[in-house]
Amino acid sequence: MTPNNIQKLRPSLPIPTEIKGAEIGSFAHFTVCVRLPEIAQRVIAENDFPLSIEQNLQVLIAEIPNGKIRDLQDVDAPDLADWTGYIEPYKGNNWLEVPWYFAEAYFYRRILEATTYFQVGSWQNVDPYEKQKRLGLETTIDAIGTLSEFGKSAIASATDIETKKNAFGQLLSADLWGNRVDLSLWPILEGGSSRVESTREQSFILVDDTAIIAEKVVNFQNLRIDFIVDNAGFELIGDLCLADYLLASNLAAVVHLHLKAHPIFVSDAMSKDVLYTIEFLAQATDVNVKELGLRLKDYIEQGRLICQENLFWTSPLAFWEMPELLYQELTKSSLIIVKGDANYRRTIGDRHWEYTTPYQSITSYFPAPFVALRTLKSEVAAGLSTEQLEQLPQQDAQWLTNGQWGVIQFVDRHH
Ligand SMILES: O=P(O)(O)OC[C@H]1O[C@](O)(CO)[C@@H](O)[C@@H]1O
Repeated sequence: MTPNNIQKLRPSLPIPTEIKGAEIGSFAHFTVCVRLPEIAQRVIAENDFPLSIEQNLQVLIAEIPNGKIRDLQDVDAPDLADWTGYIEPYKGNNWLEVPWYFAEAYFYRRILEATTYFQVGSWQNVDPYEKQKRLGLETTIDAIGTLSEFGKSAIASATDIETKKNAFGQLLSADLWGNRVDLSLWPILEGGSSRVESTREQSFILVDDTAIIAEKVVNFQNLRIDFIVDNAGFELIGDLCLADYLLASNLAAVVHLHLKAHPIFVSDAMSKDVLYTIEFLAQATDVNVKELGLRLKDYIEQGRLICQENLFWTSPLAFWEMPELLYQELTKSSLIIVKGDANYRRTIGDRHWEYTTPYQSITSYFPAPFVALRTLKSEVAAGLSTEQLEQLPQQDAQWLTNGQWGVIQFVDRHH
């Protein structure tokens, strides 16, 4: 398909209503009323802000959930005009009346307004979650060592097709479970790192398309692969190890990492977090970790590993509302790896789909073949069976939100 005749698509099925915090008893309601104010309190506790910024944050906290959604006030911000448009339909609503995803994206954007992130001064471009992000790396160093060692041996033994499939599958699985470590849910200081456990927990994967993807990927020769990245910290290490494997074995000629243009959802990765992480690895004493860091530095220098930021990734929009240019850019990819819960919610518009609706039918609008690697942390799902929906609540009452269950869902090109 050439750029001129690309048609931006939408889900082909009737689109259900959006999830809202107003749904009493839902995880969305709990998030807006309890989690968001707690996250803002933690931002105050972890930074040495002057009184004026602390007061801004206290005002924000006091607004949730009954205050009114208002325009942003940071006049120099590059996304101000975009946000004026996003806010328009919801101005004057309270935080529970608006779509949940909008409420969360708006909250994280209001944190940046409060901390003067876009204003000239000493707090300009200061990431309010920096401390958490760094701890996310430092406290998982043992797991990073294990994964780097595995990655190195996978590259060395990638000679025949079956070995390649197996190694790719294991790195994909490690990359999925890295998504358990999410600082917006489990702050590192409260034991987040203990969730880095075994990299292979097959029985907790509710939909597993690994074999189909592996079959496809091991036949790649120097193609382009993209990641729509989620969290910095250990999850990013999983992305980087997978990227390393794809590049070292020439399955991919180039890997594009799509990153957030500013801080959001506490731990979400920006380009500067990728560069910091690679430097952190390259400085490690563990030889496998160090070598991984040095290989990644080389890929960056050779233009084989490319960091790309786009303001769309921090917007409150569904993925089918992606800007045309970004959509066209992604059509160049042979495979897109979509990471995490928030990105998954956006692939299906964070709406009340029946959990048995085929994921492929909702996401057929996507610009390229993709695989969603997501641990479940919110009450949206697609592609599950009726048997699973009967059994899971008996097995684990919190299965939709506790991040212990995952999916590896592949969607091939439909158009
Ligand atoms: O890092 P991830 O996997 O996107 O998880 C973050 C998401 O999980 C939640 O914490 C619960 O859905 C949201 O607040 C956010 O959507």
